[in-house]
Amino acid sequence: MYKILTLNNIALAGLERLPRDRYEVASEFQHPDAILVRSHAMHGMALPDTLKAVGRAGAGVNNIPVAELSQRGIPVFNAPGANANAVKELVIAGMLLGARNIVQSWDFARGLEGDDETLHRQTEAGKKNFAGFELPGRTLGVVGLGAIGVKVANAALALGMNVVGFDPDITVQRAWQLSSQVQQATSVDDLFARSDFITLHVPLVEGTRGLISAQRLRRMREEVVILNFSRQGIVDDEAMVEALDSGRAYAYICDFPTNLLKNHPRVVTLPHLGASTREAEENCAVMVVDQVRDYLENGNIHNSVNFPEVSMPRNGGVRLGIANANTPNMVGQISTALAEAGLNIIDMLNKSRGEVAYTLIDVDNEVSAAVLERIGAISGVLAVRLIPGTVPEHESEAR
Ligand SMILES: NC(=O)c1ccc[n+]([C@@H]2O[C@H](COP(=O)([O-])OP(=O)(O)OC[C@H]3O[C@@H](n4cnc5c(N)ncnc54)[C@H](O)[C@@H]3O)[C@@H](O)[C@H]2O)c1
Ligand SMILES: O=C(O)CC[C@@H](O)C(=O)O
Repeated sequence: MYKILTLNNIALAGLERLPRDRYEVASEFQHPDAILVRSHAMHGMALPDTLKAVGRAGAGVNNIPVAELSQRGIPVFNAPGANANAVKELVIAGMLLGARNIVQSWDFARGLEGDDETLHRQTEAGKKNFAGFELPGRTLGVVGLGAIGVKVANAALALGMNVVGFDPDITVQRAWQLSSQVQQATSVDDLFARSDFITLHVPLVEGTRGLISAQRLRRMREEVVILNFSRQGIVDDEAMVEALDSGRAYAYICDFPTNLLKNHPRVVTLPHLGASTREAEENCAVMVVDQVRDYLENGNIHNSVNFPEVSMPRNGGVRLGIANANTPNMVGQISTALAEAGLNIIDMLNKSRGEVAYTLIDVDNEVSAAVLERIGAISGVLAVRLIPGTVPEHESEAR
């Protein structure tokens, strides 16, 4: 049986794809084969020796110790695009919340007291404080044109906005999806200078931490509205509050409440709701469960954030999955070990990504524990796994 540890609630639609005769799923396990996680902070967590894969039912992986897992030869999977529509819808809502002062005016309306005639008088006297502005003709700057950024950009065009985007590493797939009406900024600063609304759709990494800083806020357009549905840390919250207090920025809409932000009159904070729709939760769970299952059962890798794409059909034979450092002569040493054990290679695929390489090998006969051990002992081999054609009764791996 494969043991799957869940660190967050994972939608049933995904978990149901793990056959009960082959998988045990629980929120507590000593020796899991795989972990399914959403936003649970895994940094600092002791990683069990039995762990073979981590599946993130979502996009961002900043809560996962990806570098440490790579060093141990463990792929991390995510669900690219599976929650993008949910986030896009909330970003569009966020632009309207900001432009029309919806939260502030709703608070005002809820605070009204007296009979209905009094409320009517107060309403008509008070509404001038919440007058806003419309979206058509304004410019939205989209930083990060990945799964979410592209959807937001295209939707904003449909609302009559001008859209300018920046992503130095946009993929061909996303470029095809992006409307040709989206203008290209030459840099983040160029985008900031041209935008009335700025929305962030980049991962939190060292290069994006503090992307919106005091210095940059000073150079933005008057009354800019900033939306952060990416991650806390990409915007310098103190600088943001200063810009709002000075009247330079108009509103800040974000998905990450802090004590500094949550009661500020020009800030709307939502409780990390971007991906919280039934559809997005199910899409993410289904995608990531299928990927983790294909890895456990066949050694195939699809949508990993730290390993290459590797997929080989099962043609019979006995399969080995080997993660190793991306250095010369690894495949040579592995195939020598197999040949010296009298094993013939039926099929093989080797791919690399950055410092990590991964090899799938089908051989014509049973692989002994001694051979696994020998391959595991090759300098640079990170993990070796015998991938049974059927479900394993016992552990059969060497590291
Ligand atoms: N609020 C939520 O619930 C929620 C939900 C989903 C995703 N997110 C966050 O949104 C982020 C983006 O999600 P996605 O699905 O669009 O991811 P994605 O990987 O499809 O897109 C990210 C894009 O950002 C680009 N990028 C990276 N660094 C950049 C930089 N410095 N400048 C410009 N572009 C840069 C990449 O090239 C990529 O195209 C995630 O990493 C996650 O942190 C939040
Ligand atoms: O799982 C969630 O609810 C949030 C997910 C979101 O932050 C993501 O990065 O996909």
